[in-house]
Amino acid sequence: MQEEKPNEKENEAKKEEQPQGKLVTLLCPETGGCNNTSSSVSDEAPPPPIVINKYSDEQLRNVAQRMKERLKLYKEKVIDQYASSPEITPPVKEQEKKKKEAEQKKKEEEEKRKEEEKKVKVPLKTRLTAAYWASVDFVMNPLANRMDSVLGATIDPFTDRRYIAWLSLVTVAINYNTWFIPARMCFPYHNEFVNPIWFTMDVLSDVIYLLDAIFFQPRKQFVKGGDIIKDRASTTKHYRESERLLADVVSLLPFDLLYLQFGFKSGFRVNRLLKIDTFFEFSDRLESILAKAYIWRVIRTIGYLLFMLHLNACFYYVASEYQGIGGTKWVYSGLGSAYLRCYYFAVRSLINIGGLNEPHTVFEITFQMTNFFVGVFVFSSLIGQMRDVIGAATAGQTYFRTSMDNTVAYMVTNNIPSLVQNRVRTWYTYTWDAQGMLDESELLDKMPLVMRTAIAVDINLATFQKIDLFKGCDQQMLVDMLLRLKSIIYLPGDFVVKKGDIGKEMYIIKSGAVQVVGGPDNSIVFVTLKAGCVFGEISLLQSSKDGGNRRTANVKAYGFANLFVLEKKDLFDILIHYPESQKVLARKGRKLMKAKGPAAAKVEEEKKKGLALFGPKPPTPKLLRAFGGNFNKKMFNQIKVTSACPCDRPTSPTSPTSQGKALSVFIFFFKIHLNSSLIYLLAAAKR
Ligand SMILES: Nc1nc2c(ncn2[C@@H]2O[C@@H]3COP(=O)(O)O[C@H]3[C@H]2O)c(=O)[nH]1
Repeated sequence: MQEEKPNEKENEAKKEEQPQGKLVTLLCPETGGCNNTSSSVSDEAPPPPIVINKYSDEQLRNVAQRMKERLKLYKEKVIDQYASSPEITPPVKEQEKKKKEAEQKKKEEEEKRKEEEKKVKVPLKTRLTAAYWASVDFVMNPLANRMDSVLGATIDPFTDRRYIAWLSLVTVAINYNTWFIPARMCFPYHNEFVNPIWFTMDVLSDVIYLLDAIFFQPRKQFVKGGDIIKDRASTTKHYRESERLLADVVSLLPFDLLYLQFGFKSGFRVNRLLKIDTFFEFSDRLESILAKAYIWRVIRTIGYLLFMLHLNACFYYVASEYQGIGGTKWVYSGLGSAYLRCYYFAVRSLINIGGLNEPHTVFEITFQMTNFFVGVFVFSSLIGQMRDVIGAATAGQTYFRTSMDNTVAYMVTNNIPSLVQNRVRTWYTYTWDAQGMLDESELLDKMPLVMRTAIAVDINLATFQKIDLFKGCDQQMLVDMLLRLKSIIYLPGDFVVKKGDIGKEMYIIKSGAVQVVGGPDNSIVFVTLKAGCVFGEISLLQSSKDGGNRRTANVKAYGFANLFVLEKKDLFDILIHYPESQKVLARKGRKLMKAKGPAAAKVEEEKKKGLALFGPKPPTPKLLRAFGGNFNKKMFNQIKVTSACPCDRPTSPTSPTSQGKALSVFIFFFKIHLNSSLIYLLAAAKR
């Protein structure tokens, strides 16, 4: 029994050791535990794992596995910090930067590839053209860049006055060539004496052509797909690809060098006429900037007529030379100034005046007949064009005359009193003189809203901003109002508004003046309102309840009054969109009503009653009334003025000036004097 004990002890010790060995194996599964530990446990082969608790065993294995993976991950991160760590990937900007770089690289590669492809495909002609322009750029660019400081990188051909001034110079050069080349070709105008002058003029005109082609045309802005292209490279390219360049280049080809071979002949310069497009461009630009464009149109049409005659004179001289100068009666005789006589022939022949020598030969008859035909068809159409131009220039005047004549005829037919007829005539004449048209709105109606706004803002916004009534209102509301205004002219003494009428519009004085009048025969002038003042607003801003929308006073024109009318409907249409401004105007409307409305008038009356401290004034004695009672009242009424103007209203011309005050003081003392004289007389009579 005793021998068995040590065995039992050994077994127990082994049993106790086994779980420890298992734990070590689990922690170091590859080695079957840590080397040190294993050696300490046993030097022999590791014992097979003993599973005591399946679940904890599994858990421990998982923990060990995860630790292993983590170790691996950390190792990777030492090499690449972002690998498998999306939570710490670099900020988006950096990613985008990388993306862009990659895209850029791709693009560059693509472009390189394309260029290489092009090199293979581009035809020789195109490559030569490109090389040509590159060399032109090389020579011209330094020069052109210097001009940038003067002309700017590009030019707006529609508005730049410097460009239009330059075009006028080019037009002179073109006209020189157009008129003189045919004349020099036909008439014997070349000789040793004048040739140097011709040559100098030719060179000058060529220099102008050249400067235009180098400095001005490539700078011209143009419109592409609705966009104004202002980039210099694009404008240059646009010019180089245009037909204009072709015309410019051909017109500048120096055929003049043939002088060396064939002598000094202006026929070699015919290609200069190809620049004629620039003349038409100048004409259009000039028309667009002139206030009276029709004057230029008339000049241009006269120019065309004269040029036709000029050409005909040249042909006639050539025909005469062909026939032999002075050879027949029909041809130029060779006497006097050749040009003048030929021009005279052309005038008589083309305008079909006649009175010329009869043609005899077939050539002469053919020439003369051709002249007559050209005269009938071309010349008459040019004269018709002239009539149209002048007609268009005076169209406004014609419209005014027709309107006035029709109105007068209507009034005569309907037996309208001559007083009214005269007023109507005066209105027509004054309106025409004042604004050069009968209805301004007709003209503006055709324009796009943005243009109308620009014009209205430019003309009237400043005036509107100064009006007290509109102070504190939205600026945009004022602009909206400007667009709805209608202009109207009143004659001297015309009533613009009448007390008690329903207020349907308010007025702003554009020019002239109006007077707020009252009294039994409207002889009392309460206030005179001048340009920039508003009236008629009180009834407009009140509701129709209790007759608030009735006019509170009479207003009549003082002299010719040019007014803007704003209708109530328009004002309220606008105010819907501006509730804040609506509140401001309503508040001001109430204030005005309190200050000037019927209630104010009542208070005024009551005040007057309250003033009668000494009881009712005794009636003026009959004798005194006969003397001056009425006279005094009238005088006093005329000088009494109540000034209560909503805007900065100027004082009335009849306001109580120092003169008026002196007069009233004088009348007061004069009255006392008369009264005392009367009392004295009565007392004397009693005695
Ligand atoms: N009642 C009154 N109206 C004035 C005065 N001064 C100017 N007005 C203008 O005269 C206008 C007459 O018509 P409204 O009543 O519509 O609006 C009035 C005012 O705009 C004044 O002192 N009293």
